[in-house]
Amino acid sequence: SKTRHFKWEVGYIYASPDCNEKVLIGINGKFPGPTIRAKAGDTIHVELKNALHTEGVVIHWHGIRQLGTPWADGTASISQCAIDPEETFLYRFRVEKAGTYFYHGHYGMQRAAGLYGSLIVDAADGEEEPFRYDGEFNLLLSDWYHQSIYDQMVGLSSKPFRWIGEPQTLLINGRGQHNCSLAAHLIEGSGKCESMSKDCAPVVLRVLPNKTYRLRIASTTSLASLNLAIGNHKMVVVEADGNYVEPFMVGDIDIYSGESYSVLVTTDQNPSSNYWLSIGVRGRKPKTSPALAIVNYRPNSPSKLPESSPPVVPEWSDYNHSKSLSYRILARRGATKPPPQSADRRIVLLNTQNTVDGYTKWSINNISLALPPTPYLGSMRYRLKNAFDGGMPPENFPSNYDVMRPPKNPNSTQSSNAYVIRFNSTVDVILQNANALAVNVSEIHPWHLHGHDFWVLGYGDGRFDEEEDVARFNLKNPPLRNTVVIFPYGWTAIRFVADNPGVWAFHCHIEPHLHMGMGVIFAEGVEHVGRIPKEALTCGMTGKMLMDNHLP
Ligand SMILES: O=C1O[C@H]([C@@H](O)CO)C(O)=C1O
Repeated sequence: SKTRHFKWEVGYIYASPDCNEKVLIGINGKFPGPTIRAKAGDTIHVELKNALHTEGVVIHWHGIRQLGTPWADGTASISQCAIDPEETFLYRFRVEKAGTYFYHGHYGMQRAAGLYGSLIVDAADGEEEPFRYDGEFNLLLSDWYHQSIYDQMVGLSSKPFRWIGEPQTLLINGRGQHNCSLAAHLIEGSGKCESMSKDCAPVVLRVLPNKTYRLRIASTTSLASLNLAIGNHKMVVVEADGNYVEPFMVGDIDIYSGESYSVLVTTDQNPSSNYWLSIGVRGRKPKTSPALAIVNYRPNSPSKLPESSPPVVPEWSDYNHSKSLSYRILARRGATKPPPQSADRRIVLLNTQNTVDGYTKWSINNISLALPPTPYLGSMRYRLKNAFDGGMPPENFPSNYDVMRPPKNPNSTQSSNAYVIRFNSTVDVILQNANALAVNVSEIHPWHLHGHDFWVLGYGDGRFDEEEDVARFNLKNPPLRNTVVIFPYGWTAIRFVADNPGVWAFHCHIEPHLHMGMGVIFAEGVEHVGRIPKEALTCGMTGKMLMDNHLP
């Protein structure tokens, strides 16, 4: 295995991801950031210079477990201090498992400003993937807002609340078309898309007939849940979040923010035609047009218009369609199974929309997460007093809470308290969805766990039943993932083993929801954490201790 070195500068740049010029956060002058490609077992070194003029930055390596390097997880206030402007921070970590990953900003809402890119890990030398393909394409999916993230953040923390609304454009590899029809562009030359530069030109997948291609798909959307389909072609799902799944065939696939998949596509259709690949919005009433890419059968011209129209996106509210996909995702034969005995601890997390002093928030068991000025990893490792709110957050919610109705008392509180988990214990977490503030509204939330993969033991509708539902957990072939969705008014059960010393965020991957407090903190085995680089601790109480030479 190798060490792979990267030197990055994060800075504001002009770009036109959807044919409208904006200022966004790029890396080395590019949006999206450079793709990292490595082999399982490699060590990645990213020397990250913050060239933003007046704000800090961190980068999270989504899906990488950071075994033994919790200070490299890239979460501001959790694993490290935000890197100051003009400062450089060295991210050093191992990628142990082949798969499709990505990285992104994890400070404020910087991810939504375009701070993201792909991280692809190939099988180690001498190892083989359990499926074959002739070529591959990487599709990093995102959504795009014309309003700046500062405008968005101010709105979300204003009274009255100003919601960010639906995105203007969906992007594939950082490109989309706003207010200009791609089909018209292809037929009439530049006609309807006068400003279409190469920044926003559609992605073209150039394929040969009768081959099998691996599409790596990851979603780093701020808000949108997506559905991807290719006209006339089926897809075989083989990987989810860096874990192999038992292969199954689909006509379209839902992908939530924070998830990644690999699908195999065989180019077995009429080779004289090109085909549309389309992504559209699911789970929220869409106001955003689908984004299109072209599957170009060579030697056709890539500008030859596909004969059949783009695939139709399933109705946004057809949750049964989404559920049937989620329920089919199961571990590949031979995958690591969860510990079969019942968990050492079960934490039930009720997700509600709330108000704190009239500000709209999201809460977990009536606590809305407010991050502290000193990163937990440092304050816990060095046992600093009063660095964050004391006491354990609740393990459950009142038995008389009606998850089908808006909260009777919407008031909640903000806190920075954390769940401390016994090292090496097995934990079940039940994510319980509920009605939001408005009647008859319950939304999709994709939850992402840092520092771990977890087994998805089951899903259900309505309120989780501690007896019946536990008895039905899938302990035989549950898939390992790092992100899982909770459906409206439903619950999702996961299990993980707390064997990775560190402090880990577990949160809704919808950027505005996390910003509104929708997350919790898990700390495990912090006493086993090795020396934390001082550069990660330069703020808050650990910063003061560094100045006084009081840190080891
Ligand atoms: O957090 C959210 O706020 C809005 C809405 O509930 C209030 O405007 C919305 O759709 C969210 O997902």
